[in-house]
Amino acid sequence: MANIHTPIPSLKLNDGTSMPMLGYGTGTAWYKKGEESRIDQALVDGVKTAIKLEYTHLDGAEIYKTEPELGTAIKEGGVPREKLYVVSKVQTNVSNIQEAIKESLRKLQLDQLDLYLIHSPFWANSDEELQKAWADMETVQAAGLTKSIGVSNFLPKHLTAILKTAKVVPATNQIEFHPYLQHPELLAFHKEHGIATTAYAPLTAVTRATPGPVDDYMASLEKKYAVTAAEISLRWCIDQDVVPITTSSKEQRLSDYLRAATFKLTPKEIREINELGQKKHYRAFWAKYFDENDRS
Ligand SMILES: NC(=O)c1ccc[n+]([C@@H]2O[C@H](COP(=O)([O-])OP(=O)(O)OC[C@H]3O[C@@H](n4cnc5c(N)ncnc54)[C@H](O)[C@@H]3O)[C@@H](O)[C@H]2O)c1
Ligand SMILES: OCCc1c[nH]c2ccccc12
Repeated sequence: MANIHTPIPSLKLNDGTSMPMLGYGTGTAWYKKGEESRIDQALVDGVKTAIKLEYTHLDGAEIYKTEPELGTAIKEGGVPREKLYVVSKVQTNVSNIQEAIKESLRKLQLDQLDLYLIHSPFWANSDEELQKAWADMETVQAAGLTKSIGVSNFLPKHLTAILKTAKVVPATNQIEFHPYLQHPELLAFHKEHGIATTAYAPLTAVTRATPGPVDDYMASLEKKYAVTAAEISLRWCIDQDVVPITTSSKEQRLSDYLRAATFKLTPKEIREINELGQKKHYRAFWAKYFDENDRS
């Protein structure tokens, strides 16, 4: 039976496609440390639970080694392929993107991705290397292997480099984003160029980075809206046109997160979270590529 809940909104991207504004991730809690061919049934079940709850935006990556599980869950999930929004990313085989995407599609048992991302810019030694990788992304998009193309973990300097030679502007940049890492300059750059922002690790301020300056205010909003701080964190993204990608192995949490679609924060509440959040800096991922005080 269908779930009765407020539908998750979508964000229109610069290529005319739409991205569901709440994603289910298979990185962090799920990525595989061992052999990729050893199927993690808990993850297959986790993705199937998410699909059952009407999550459609599913986030994978070559380096997570979770594409086989995603593929199986999509096949067994009972929802037609065209209703799902499937994302993968390239990193290890970035020097051969044509082969890398075919390999991802094979593991996912799909003909086409909705979105393919360059997972990070940190492997590149020059602007030319980034520009070549972006040209290869444009080639696989033109070949119909993915509907949209984008990047992840790019800073303004990396985006500036690829935009110099790009025929296609990245549809999105998937970045770490939460009250303790707001990178306003990067978001302004996205806005100026029509690049959507996707947020990974959106719950960081209320999970891995506690205690902190947003805690008391989050608690007051939990009471006001009768939701958890996780849902406030997700809604804080959505209300700023940012698409959060979260995850959980717990069905109750996945179900609770959907309440983020049922209320709206006021502009004043968003401003208050932003101001309190700026009092602390916290970066959970790729930290070795940044100075400790670098907030970009
Ligand atoms: N592009 C990248 O470089 C990159 C990096 C990191 C993550 N990602 C993607 O984003 C997805 C989500 O990332 P994330 O897992 O960091 O997101 P997140 O900040 O939403 O954290 C989700 C985690 O928080 C836990 N959680 C939820 N409520 C909690 C509570 N009340 N107390 C304690 N823990 C709680 C969940 O169980 C889950 O493990 C990943 O699975 C991956 O797909 C991408
Ligand atoms: O995208 C998730 C963060 C991440 C960075 N490097 C990794 C290697 C394996 C799994 C996840 C990651």
